[in-house]
Amino acid sequence: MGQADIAALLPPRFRQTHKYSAGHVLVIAGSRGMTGAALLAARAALRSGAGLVTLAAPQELADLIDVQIPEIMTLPLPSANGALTAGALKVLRPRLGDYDCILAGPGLSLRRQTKAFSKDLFQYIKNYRPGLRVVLDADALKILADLPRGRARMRLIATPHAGELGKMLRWSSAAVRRHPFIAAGKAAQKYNAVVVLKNADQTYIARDQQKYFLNINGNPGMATAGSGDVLAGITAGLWVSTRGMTALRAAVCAPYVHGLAGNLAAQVYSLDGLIAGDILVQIPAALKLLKGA
Ligand SMILES: NC(=O)C1=CN([C@@H]2O[C@H](COP(=O)(O)OP(=O)(O)OC[C@H]3O[C@@H](n4cnc5c(N)ncnc54)[C@H](OP(=O)(O)O)[C@@H]3O)[C@@H](O)[C@H]2O)[C@@H](O)CC1
Ligand SMILES: Nc1ncnc2c1ncn2[C@@H]1O[C@H](COP(=O)(O)OP(=O)(O)O)[C@@H](O)[C@H]1O
Repeated sequence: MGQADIAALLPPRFRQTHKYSAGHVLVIAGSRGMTGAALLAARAALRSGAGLVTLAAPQELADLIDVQIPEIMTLPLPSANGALTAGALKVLRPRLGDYDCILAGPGLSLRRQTKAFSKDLFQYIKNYRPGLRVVLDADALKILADLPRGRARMRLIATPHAGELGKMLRWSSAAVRRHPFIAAGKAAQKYNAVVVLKNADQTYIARDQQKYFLNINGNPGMATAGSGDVLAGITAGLWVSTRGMTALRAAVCAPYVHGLAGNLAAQVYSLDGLIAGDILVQIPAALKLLKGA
């Protein structure tokens, strides 16, 4: 899809928007050594239009995160060794109704206790919050892949790279790279999700095995740590903040906005010097180009 097609899917911000109507994203991400991934995803959601963003982080790291970005609220959750533990769900459960979208996974870690927490969370959302929008990326996808088939179906956008999608399908990452459309479609069917497969310079979007979209916007400077975390944040931010935004629309628009922001960033920082935070700061300019305001 071209720029005009994407622009048509992104209506202007409604005049009477208030921060709650623009949507509240809860980012569940980060562990010791990978707080950067959480911050990139949270900031990207905010820069993409979300009205409020709360970052649920391991309690041992929450104070550190709290001082980084004044606009982002933090929700400290039970943790050990810098990663979330199973007790985190008890704290989170009564608050889940406050959020319009959960973005989970970047830098989350694959510790045993964090996996137990995540599996319980997915199951809880499936049973008690089926309408909640969920974006899963990185470690959260590997944890989802461990669940018995179909056990935790949610209103889901999944944003895997080929390695992660391989785990979701029990395929090798090489097989995913060889057959990206088929892999994205099969995963969409298996997890009842919209799948955004990041395959370097091409991103494949599938809701089922019939209908696919391809994004080629972007540049090789974006092959840099954390740029996928930024994409996950854009996906959540667009999904909650834009009126009439379906999961499929958000999943089609987000990689385009991400690529456009990456192209603007490359003009300033070059293909070699580009870092994920540069993509992040160009999100507003990319949205302005698309929406005209
Ligand atoms: N600043 C921070 O805090 C950051 C924290 N981060 C956090 O790090 C955690 C680990 O995430 P990760 O993606 O870095 O590693 P991992 O999940 O082991 O997968 C890598 C393996 O998958 C494969 N592979 C196949 N295709 C691929 C492709 N297109 N792109 C990439 N990989 C591809 C390939 O294996 P191969 O196919 O060669 O066998 C490769 O060896 C996660 O929590 C993440 O959020 C990062 O976001 C960075 C910034
Ligand atoms: N050569 C490239 N051209 C365009 N985009 C790229 C290229 N390489 C990587 N990207 C983009 O960068 C992001 C990388 O995501 P991911 O592998 O999850 O990184 P990370 O885990 O470090 O955040 C994806 O959105 C991908 O499309």
